[in-house]
Amino acid sequence: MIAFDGVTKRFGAWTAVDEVSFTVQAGEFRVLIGPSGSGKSTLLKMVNRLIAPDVGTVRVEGEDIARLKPEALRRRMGYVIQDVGLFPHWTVERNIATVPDLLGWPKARVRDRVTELLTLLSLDAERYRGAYPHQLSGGQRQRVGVARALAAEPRILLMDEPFSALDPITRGALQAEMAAIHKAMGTTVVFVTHDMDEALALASRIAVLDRGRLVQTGTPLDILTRPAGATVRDLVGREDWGLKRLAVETVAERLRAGEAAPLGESLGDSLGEPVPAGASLRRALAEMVARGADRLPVVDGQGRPAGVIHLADLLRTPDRA
Ligand SMILES: Nc1ncnc2c1ncn2[C@@H]1O[C@H](COP(=O)(O)OP(=O)(O)OP(=O)(O)O)[C@@H](O)[C@H]1O
Repeated sequence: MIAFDGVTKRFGAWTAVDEVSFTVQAGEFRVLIGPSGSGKSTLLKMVNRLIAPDVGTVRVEGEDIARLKPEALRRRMGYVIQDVGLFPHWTVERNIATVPDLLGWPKARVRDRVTELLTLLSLDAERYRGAYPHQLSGGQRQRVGVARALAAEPRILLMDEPFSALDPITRGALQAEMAAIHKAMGTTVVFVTHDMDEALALASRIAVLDRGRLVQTGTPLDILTRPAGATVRDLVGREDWGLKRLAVETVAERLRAGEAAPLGESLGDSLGEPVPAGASLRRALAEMVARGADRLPVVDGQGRPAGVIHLADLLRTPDRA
């Protein structure tokens, strides 16, 4: 758990963070979003003491971090930034092993952990463990940055616009990997972005900052349907609000569970490939448009038939403030 309590930071006459209070619960994927210069990075850097607040306290797992040694605190949390900051003359393996080595892990354990993390992040361990950062693509370097941050199994992961410099496809892949890692490990994540689609895709809760102030905190659905003011409305955008709305709900929530998909004559059923119940409604809509179909069969996490989703189920008037 990370608790910000009345936190303020000034740079000269400019108040970068202004009396911010909120709590990130253990296991949450918390996204900090806001316009450029709104104080997101400053707030994040207060968690690992790269910046100290002028006023207020930050508590990590109940402890006031001002009383902890910065090095010890930082070893307890992973930190990923946009431009990764890998050591250029160290191999991928040595980069990932930075914190485990500092903590004195035995060599075999470090080696196993490197293999595990490279595999988790879709990099061939044998091919890449001995490579140097300049031999990797931008997306691969970012994957190594995430692996390094996760190496010592931190309970907290701080990420500052980690995927902003990547092309949309690599970025989407890394977002999906991050979501899976978060689900599997239950790590508390604090993730800075200025991209609302990224925030909606990843966050369990979002905190919106504007000129140093916390203007709203809530689930992605809260932010979309009950924006606290003009800044939040602008960040959400008006044009594709409907698509964003579909992106934050899953097929499972609107599924006609009792309905059986009609069987086709030969292979499978006549409605085509099923979509997983965990897919977003936005993905279901995209599938319907691509297939020219007004309904899709749905399967559960084990691949068993779960029902059918109809186009009409997507059109049920959503709430909007
Ligand atoms: N070391 C510093 N010295 C002076 N001003 C600073 C310093 N760091 C940040 N600021 C100012 O504080 C404000 C908040 O900066 P911060 O980097 O936290 O914003 P941000 O929301 O992360 O922005 P961006 O999305 O552009 O990265 C900005 O106006 C910035 O210019």
